[in-house]
Amino acid sequence: MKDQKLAANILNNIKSDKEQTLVVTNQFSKLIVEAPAGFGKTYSMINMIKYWFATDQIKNYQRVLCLSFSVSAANRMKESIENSVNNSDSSAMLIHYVHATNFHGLCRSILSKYGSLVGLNVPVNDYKNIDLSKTDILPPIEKDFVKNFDDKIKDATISDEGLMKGIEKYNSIARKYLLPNMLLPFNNLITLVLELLEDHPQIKKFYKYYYSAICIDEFQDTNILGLSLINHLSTDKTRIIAFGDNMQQIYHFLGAIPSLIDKELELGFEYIRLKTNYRFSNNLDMRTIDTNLRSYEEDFEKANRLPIAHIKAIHESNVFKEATRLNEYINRYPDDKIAILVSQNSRTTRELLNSVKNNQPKIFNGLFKEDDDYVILFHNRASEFYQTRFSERTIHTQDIRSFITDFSKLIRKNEYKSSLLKLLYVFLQKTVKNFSPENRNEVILTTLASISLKQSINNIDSHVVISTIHGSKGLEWDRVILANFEQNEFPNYYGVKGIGNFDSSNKLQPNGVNDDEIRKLVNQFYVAFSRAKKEFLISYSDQHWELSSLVNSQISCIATLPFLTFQDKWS
Ligand SMILES: Nc1ncnc2c1ncn2[C@@H]1O[C@H](COP(=O)(O)OP(=O)(O)OP(=O)(O)O)[C@@H](O)[C@H]1O
Repeated sequence: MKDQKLAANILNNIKSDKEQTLVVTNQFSKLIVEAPAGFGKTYSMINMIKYWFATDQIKNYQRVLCLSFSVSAANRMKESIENSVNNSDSSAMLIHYVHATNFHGLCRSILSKYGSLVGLNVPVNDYKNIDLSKTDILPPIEKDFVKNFDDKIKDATISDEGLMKGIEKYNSIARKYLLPNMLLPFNNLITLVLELLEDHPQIKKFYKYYYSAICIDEFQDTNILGLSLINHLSTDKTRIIAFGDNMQQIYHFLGAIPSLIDKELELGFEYIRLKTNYRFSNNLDMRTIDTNLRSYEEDFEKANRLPIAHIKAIHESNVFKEATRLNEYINRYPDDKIAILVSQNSRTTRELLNSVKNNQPKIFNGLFKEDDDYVILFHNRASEFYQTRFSERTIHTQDIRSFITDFSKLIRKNEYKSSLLKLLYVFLQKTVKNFSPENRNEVILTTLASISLKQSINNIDSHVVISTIHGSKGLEWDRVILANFEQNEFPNYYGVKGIGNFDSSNKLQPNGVNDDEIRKLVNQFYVAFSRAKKEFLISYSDQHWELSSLVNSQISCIATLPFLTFQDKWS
């Protein structure tokens, strides 16, 4: 399978980047690659895997597992792999030999083969996810146990030993009360697989040798369950190559392990840091904002010594005028892809965006979260309806339009209905185009069961996309506007409380106790800012809603950082 021409081409394309070359040609068994946004982490990962194939480093009975925490990062890996493949050389092997998915997707595929060994009596995709905190399906003692266990995963405060001990009881509760009711919470997907691997050494051994390498993207977002899964699937010889950036860690509330990269380095991982910024290669202002934010996050004391970076702002007296200005901006760039990002779906967000939407009929509203009740219901109903139509035959391009039209009549109205239908439409089109008839049903049913339609957001052909900052992770647009840049919106009420005392000018004052909260806010700002390829700007107004009252507001405390200026002066 050796393909010297492909190997030479890969090296030639990156020859001016010493660090990317080191990553692609590395021979380490355990490696962390760290770099800021846009330095080519995903790009290097794909080149590295291609290079492995070109130089015969993967045996033909083995596979490479590419993992990430979020669905959007997994999807980005998949698309990058698909786009980088050339049918005329051995890179075509990639599609068959690389399994790119998120942690939950991997567990679904393992449980689809071995689920019966841990208590699943029907196919894994037939079970529905559930938020246990919203139901009384568990008796009080079991409910407390499960909540406590979930909280420890969220806080990343459970030891390896505690985890494996707790899993036994956690799974037995699921088997007694949830599985018989066709319910399977997301954490149980992973805990059942961990139990399966512990109790069936042969299966564990198979996976450990099947995956000769595990590459992890967005490694900083990994939680304790994900890390335990990686450890269960690997041996000393398995190559583990993790790509990440501490500064883009924004999933604390789902258990991202604090300072994970540093912790793994202490365990003996090798380390390469990428040094060239490709996203902002021709944009000095953006590069300065990037380096300033990183220097500040590293050491708050540096704040006053950093060069000043300018950020454009839209500042109006109320949200309706702010919306008018946003529309003027959007209309000025008809050929660019633009994202409006917000930190939360608050009343202010809704008022602002409704006003923007009135003038932008083709806007895509991607503000929903995967755990919204309506979003879960939409996925479940789509799966049921799909199975009534296509259990006996395969879906083809000409079926998609009528499927969407008929399904649309079945599902009740909601602010996200049209966005979800658009996502379903582009997802079905993409799947029919990319997958052979015999694989389509599995791809479609797995995506619907894992509430993952959002992964197709990049395929939506909309001029403007609205998303939360969390939903924007790993994506790129030409222009990004961080809207609702007011105190109590960004940061929100809880963020403001966590950061603690502010003086009358809202100045950020790190005091040791609030350092982590400040870092969380700066990380969110960094993620929003670094999604922009050409320009990043913020917008805010002098009023916002607190509950149902319209109150005066101030600009976000981020604006008090001495190395950033926010100016509403336009040429
Ligand atoms: N050596 C290179 N030559 C040309 N273009 C590159 C190179 N490395 C990266 N790029 C381009 O730079 C952009 C950013 O790369 P990539 O998405 O891999 O960065 P990243 O570090 O993963 O970013 P993020 O942290 O935001 O996910 C992409 O459009 C990619 O194609």
